[in-house]
Amino acid sequence: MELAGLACAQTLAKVYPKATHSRVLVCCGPGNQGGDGLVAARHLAQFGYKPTLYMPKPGNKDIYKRLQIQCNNMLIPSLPSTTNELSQALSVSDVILDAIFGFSFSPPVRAPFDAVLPLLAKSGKPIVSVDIPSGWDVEKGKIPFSVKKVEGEGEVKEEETTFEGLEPDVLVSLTAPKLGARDFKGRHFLGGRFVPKTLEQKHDLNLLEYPGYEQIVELPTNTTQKL
Ligand SMILES: NC(=O)C1=CN([C@@H]2O[C@H](COP(=O)(O)OP(=O)(O)OC[C@H]3O[C@@H](n4cnc5c(N)ncnc54)[C@H](O)[C@@H]3O)[C@@H](O)[C@H]2O)[C@H](O)CC1
Repeated sequence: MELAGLACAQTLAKVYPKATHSRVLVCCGPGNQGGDGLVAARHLAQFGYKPTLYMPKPGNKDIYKRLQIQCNNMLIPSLPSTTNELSQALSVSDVILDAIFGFSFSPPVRAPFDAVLPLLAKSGKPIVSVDIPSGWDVEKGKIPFSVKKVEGEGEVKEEETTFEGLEPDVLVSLTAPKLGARDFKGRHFLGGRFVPKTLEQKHDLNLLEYPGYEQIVELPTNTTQKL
């Protein structure tokens, strides 16, 4: 989680310099990816950014609580969970770090995130997503999963399925790009430099080489990187 969060912070800093994008809204989900977001917020603050945390449903694991305490001790502000507060915060943010759902997302989006994702999506602010964009299936990518039934006089008039995931500008895949990321068309980075060569070779991961001491590496556009 520490190296993953650092990779997220370095990716955001590389694409969005603090001179123009210092105000980062770090949106954290309840799982380990939310933990990545808390770690990233801490590193961004160390880099001189002004992160604000938004955790509409904080995780209940001990590690999550300890990461929250670290952010509190660094005086990183945390928003109340209401969507009014989120809308207000979005209006004064420069960039969003999406650390809401990772590979354990299973559709459809449940409350409170069903109100959160659309607000992020229509905010007009650049989004950096962690591991897999929130609302995407880790293997199938952007699949419609929300079925809205329009009913009149007690009968179903029509059904519509909508895709309610995010469309980020930047994605930082952890360890290796996920199958669901093959549809992603923005700037794609690999982070989480913690896979030993032996494991990489054993699982034929075919990962990009990290330059020097970097914790992230950008995938060539339209990469056919073996997922
Ligand atoms: N790849 C790596 O080496 C590392 C990945 N990390 C990050 O951890 C996540 C996977 O963590 P996990 O806790 O298994 O899953 P999520 O973070 O995706 O948590 C999901 C969270 O959300 C809830 N949930 C699931 N579906 C829904 C839904 N439809 N509506 C509402 N809520 C939902 C679920 O109950 C969970 O609580 C991985 O992607 C990486 O980002 C490690 O941190 C570092 C190494």
